[in-house]
Amino acid sequence: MDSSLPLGRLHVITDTRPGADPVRVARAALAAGAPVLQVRVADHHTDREAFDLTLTLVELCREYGATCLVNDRLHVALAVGADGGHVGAHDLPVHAARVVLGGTAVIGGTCRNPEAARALRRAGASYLGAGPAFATTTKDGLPEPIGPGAIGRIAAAVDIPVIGIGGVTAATAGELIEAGAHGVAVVGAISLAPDPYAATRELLDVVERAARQRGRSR
Ligand SMILES: Cc1ncc(COP(=O)(O)OP(=O)(O)O)c(N)n1
Ligand SMILES: Cc1ncsc1CCOP(=O)(O)O
Ligand SMILES: [Mg+2]
Repeated sequence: MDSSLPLGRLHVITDTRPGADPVRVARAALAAGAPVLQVRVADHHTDREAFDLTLTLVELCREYGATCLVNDRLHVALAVGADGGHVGAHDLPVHAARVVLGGTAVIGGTCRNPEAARALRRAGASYLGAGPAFATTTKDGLPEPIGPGAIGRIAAAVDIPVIGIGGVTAATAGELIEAGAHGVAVVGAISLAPDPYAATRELLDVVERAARQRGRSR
């Protein structure tokens, strides 16, 4: 993928929970048209396990023309030739991620307010993951949800795409786009869906419709 192309609006993140089947879900989501896959692996997995899974998924992304990002483990991103990575408060800082992955990589940073968003932008982030937007059971230890209003204020503070994350479903994704988010990132809305292909189609439809609607109302 050429990192100068616009970033996709639906980021599907692999589920780290026991019993999840990230390859099956990713294949369904990519076949349904998901433009971005973020490979997120639980911390207890070895680098070799993370590498093997990420290699499989980056190849799937290539097959479907999707962007492949790797959460946290930037050396794995480099090793498999992924398009970029995502880092948060406990990972390498964005400026260091840029040193590791290079000038053309897609690099996302996590933020919860406009000040942090501006700092990440200055540090070289290509996009921001902002949240948790809504309550989620997928990740423990998160602060209170910030809601669509705060996501909108973050989006207004920077000139890079803001991706809303946390508790996003087909019922809530549109609100985040209307508030100013470029797109959304989801785990459970696709991984836990009885039909991940259909769930992806529905989310894509909601997100694209909300983006068109926002474009018209500007
Ligand atoms: C798009 C997107 N936004 C936020 C996150 C969270 O990253 P981080 O805060 O580093 O938490 P972990 O995912 O590493 O547990 C994300 N992964 N993607
Ligand atoms: C990794 C992460 N960071 C903030 S919320 C979250 C998990 C989002 O999962 P879900 O889409 O199932 O709420
Ligand atoms: Mg992280």
